[in-house]
Amino acid sequence: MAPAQIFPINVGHIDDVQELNKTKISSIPQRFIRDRKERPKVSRINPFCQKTIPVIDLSRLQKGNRDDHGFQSELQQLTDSCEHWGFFQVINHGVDLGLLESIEKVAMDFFMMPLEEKQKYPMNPGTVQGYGQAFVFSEDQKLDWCNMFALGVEPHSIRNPKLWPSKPANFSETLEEYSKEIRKLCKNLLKYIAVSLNLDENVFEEMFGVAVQAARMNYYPACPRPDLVLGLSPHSDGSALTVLQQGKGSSVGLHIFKDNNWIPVQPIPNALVINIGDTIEVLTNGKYKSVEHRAVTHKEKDRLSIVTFYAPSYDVEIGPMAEMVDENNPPKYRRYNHGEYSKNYVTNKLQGKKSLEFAKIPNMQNN
Ligand SMILES: O=C(O)CCC(=O)C(=O)O
Ligand SMILES: [Fe+2]
Repeated sequence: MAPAQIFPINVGHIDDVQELNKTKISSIPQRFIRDRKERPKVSRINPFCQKTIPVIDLSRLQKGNRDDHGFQSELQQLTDSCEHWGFFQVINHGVDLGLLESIEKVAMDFFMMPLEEKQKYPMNPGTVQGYGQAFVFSEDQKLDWCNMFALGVEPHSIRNPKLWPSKPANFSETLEEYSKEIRKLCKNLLKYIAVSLNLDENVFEEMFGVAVQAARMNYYPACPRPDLVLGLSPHSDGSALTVLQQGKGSSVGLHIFKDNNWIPVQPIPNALVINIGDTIEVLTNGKYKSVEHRAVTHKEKDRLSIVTFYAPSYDVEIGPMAEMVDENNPPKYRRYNHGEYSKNYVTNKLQGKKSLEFAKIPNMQNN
């Protein structure tokens, strides 16, 4: 996410979803009701559907010799996940489980504070940091059934210190420690992703400079009509990689769009969900694609997700890597500065994979 920006825009009144729920509304306010084609046909998703995103055991990539069968088969699984799914769950990821619990606790404690307390950290219209609804730019835009709290984490210069809350206790320390661990995980994953592409393992680390990292906590209260609303509008992430932690005992909320279907992601306890962002799609010239995803709500259960976006430094120039381009694979994306990409991303509403149009070379086959 790029630094906060304020434009003179009118987003109208945005209801706080938790507060709406407290009033035991009998009908969903119009602004949350999606057009028919956008509604999540919850009942049409077969819960016994066998398709589910792949699982990667990171310890199998880290242990032993790279020629070992264990390493090679896990690497193949990683390659398939990136090429065909754009999403996977990672287990044995090395992030301390106590820390996963702590971040979940402080995030939940934050959302459970009184509204006046949370409003001390407002997300101003057109900006993406603070508490509120991001990506709302007009009065007639549909709203998500979600409250968000988003913060720039790394490098320190992208932090807005006014938005780092003094309450709940330990929030800032925990986010700081968590972000360091997630940073290590992203570096590690990018190393193996590079290996899976037959590239030097340090290629991304060296290219990204001081990587930008932002955290977004999404709280989806239960919704009396999950069939009419979306928790989060369909989008791809602008990052290189995204790491998503789902609250313990979370109901299914995340859906990914694959083969023209919305596929639910079944939470695995203590696993982290990883997805390829637009930046890796561009760098790999479309070999590893970012995948459209959304969140849906549940009639009785609330849900929390803690999301970390990991991206190159804003001053880095991005474009398809030379190794990913040849006469049979001409560049599908132009070169641009990542800061410009990020600015474009955060100043537009979430709309499927539209964000990538910024980078696409017109008339190239992108699929
Ligand atoms: O809450 C989720 O499962 C999805 C969150 C997400 O996609 C995002 O914050 O970018
Ligand atoms: Fe996302």
